Amino acid sequence: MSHGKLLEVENLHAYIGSPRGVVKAVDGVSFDLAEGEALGVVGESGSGKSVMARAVMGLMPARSDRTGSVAFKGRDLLGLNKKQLAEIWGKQIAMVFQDPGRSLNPVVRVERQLSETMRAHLGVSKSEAHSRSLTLLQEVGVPDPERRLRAYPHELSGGMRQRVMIAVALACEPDLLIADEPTTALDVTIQRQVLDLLRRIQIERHMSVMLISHDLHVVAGQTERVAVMYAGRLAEVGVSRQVFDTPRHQYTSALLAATPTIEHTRHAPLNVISGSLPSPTDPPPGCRFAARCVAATAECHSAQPPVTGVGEPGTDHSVACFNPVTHVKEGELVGR
Ligand SMILES: Nc1ncnc2c1ncn2[C@@H]1O[C@H](COP(=O)(O)OP(=O)(O)OP(=O)(O)O)[C@@H](O)[C@H]1O
Repeated sequence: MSHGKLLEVENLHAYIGSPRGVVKAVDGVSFDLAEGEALGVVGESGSGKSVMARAVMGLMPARSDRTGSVAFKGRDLLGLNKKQLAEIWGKQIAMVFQDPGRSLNPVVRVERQLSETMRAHLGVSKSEAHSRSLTLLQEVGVPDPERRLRAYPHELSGGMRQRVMIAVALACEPDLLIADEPTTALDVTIQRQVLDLLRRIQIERHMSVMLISHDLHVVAGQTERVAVMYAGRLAEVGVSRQVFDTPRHQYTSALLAATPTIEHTRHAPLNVISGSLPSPTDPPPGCRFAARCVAATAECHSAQPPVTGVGEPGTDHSVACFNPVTHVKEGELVGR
């Protein structure tokens, strides 16, 4: 099993022109993703997760600018033209969105959506595409796949549509699957099933996954590592379990306290983080979370905290915070 880097993102910026000014949606983000690894990207609505994922793929809106570097298998995607990118999309990097309506064509039967992708990218015959489609639907847990292949998307339930969308994304055996809030539109039980399914397929296929969510509770159990985004920047990156159990950034800690567990989504009182995201067109000069942070000092308001390694050497846990949260463990203080 190889543990090479599949994706290396370095100092990525994605700025978008808008009537309110230039939106600094992604403002200096660096992380990497190993082969076969799942990385969760977590943060509040508006923190820049979707724009970051699209910037990685080269899907940028009009009047936007992208700088930095995005190396996929060592090749810088930022330098590629549309045609070269099109060869990578859907084949080596596939994306699953929140709303299947945006990816599945409502007037085309499931079979054609699956087989056209395969025939275009893999060059397989019609009958080969048919049998592969059946196997894929089985793999994503769609019962009675022969019948489902003949269905139109609207004839399927939300959970089934989402499974079909995952099957379409997997049809070309991508090395990287980017799943942007893939289960938000589904009810809690189905959400869990679809996420479990994604995790199983990721491990079985040794595929890399970037799983975007606003919910750290959900993501922590489904990924090896997690990156917490706040206002266009990375607040904290590390092994999911460690970030979840011992969050070091004040924002991560507040986010965990504010998000009820998936089982309690409907019932638990929400302990919200007071305040709101800073202006994306005119962000403050210091730490972007400072105005909402319980531990902010004068330094936090004037200087940007650098991303610094925390915890034991080799634990791959880093945080951009001048006053990280400390955790007492077995009588010991976890130092910086
Ligand atoms: N096409 C666009 N034009 C202008 N601004 C945009 C555009 N797309 C996104 N933005 C802005 O970029 C910032 C980041 O948005 P983004 O959608 O990446 O956040 P997010 O973390 O994915 O949120 P959500 O969880 O709601 O999808 C926001 O301020 C948003 O308003």
